[in-house]
Amino acid sequence: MIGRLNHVAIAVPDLEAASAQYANTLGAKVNPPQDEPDHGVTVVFIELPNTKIELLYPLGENSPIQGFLDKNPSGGIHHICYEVDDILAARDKLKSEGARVLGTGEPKIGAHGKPVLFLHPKDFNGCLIELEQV
Ligand SMILES: C[C@@H](C(=O)O)C(=O)SCCNC(=O)CCNC(=O)[C@H](O)C(C)(C)COP(=O)(O)OP(=O)(O)OC[C@H]1O[C@@H](n2cnc3c(N)ncnc32)[C@H](O)[C@@H]1OP(=O)(O)O
Ligand SMILES: [Co+2]
Repeated sequence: MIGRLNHVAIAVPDLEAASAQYANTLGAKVNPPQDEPDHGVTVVFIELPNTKIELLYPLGENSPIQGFLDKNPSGGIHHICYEVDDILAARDKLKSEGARVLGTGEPKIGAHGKPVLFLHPKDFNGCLIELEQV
């Protein structure tokens, strides 16, 4: 059901410093910051030859990443995003197998303009999973 790895997301305490580090120290192609108010985050995408890295920083008062950053003040890997062909079929299969779909259970439009859903980390070995329909 899952296909390619779309991105690995890293929550960071300083978006500008992390972006500069990826651009200058690691020599990666770093895009400008994008505010995603529907998701409570500002994101910076880093393009690698085989996947993307998504730097995440809280946006607004109820950011879903604030608790994670409070627990991990120097940052950390926050989620991985797998591509799926049919997000509603994937959601229904996962729910029928007991996985918890976060939020309302309805896909939101993600940073790439495509539908996304999140699965509870406690149901997947401590790893928060994002599904993106491509
Ligand atoms: C723009 C878009 C895109 O790419 O298109 C994005 O990625 S938006 C990316 C941001 N959006 C999201 O993350 C949306 C989905 N996320 C959420 O709904 C939330 O972040 C939750 C995953 C439910 C966690 O919420 P919150 O931190 O408030 O809950 P909590 O403190 O009660 O956490 C419950 C337990 O899960 C753990 N926990 C929390 N976040 C975790 C994470 N990212 N990875 C692994 N474990 C995690 C906590 O340590 C705790 O474990 P213990 O009980 O053992 O201490
Ligand atoms: Co993401």
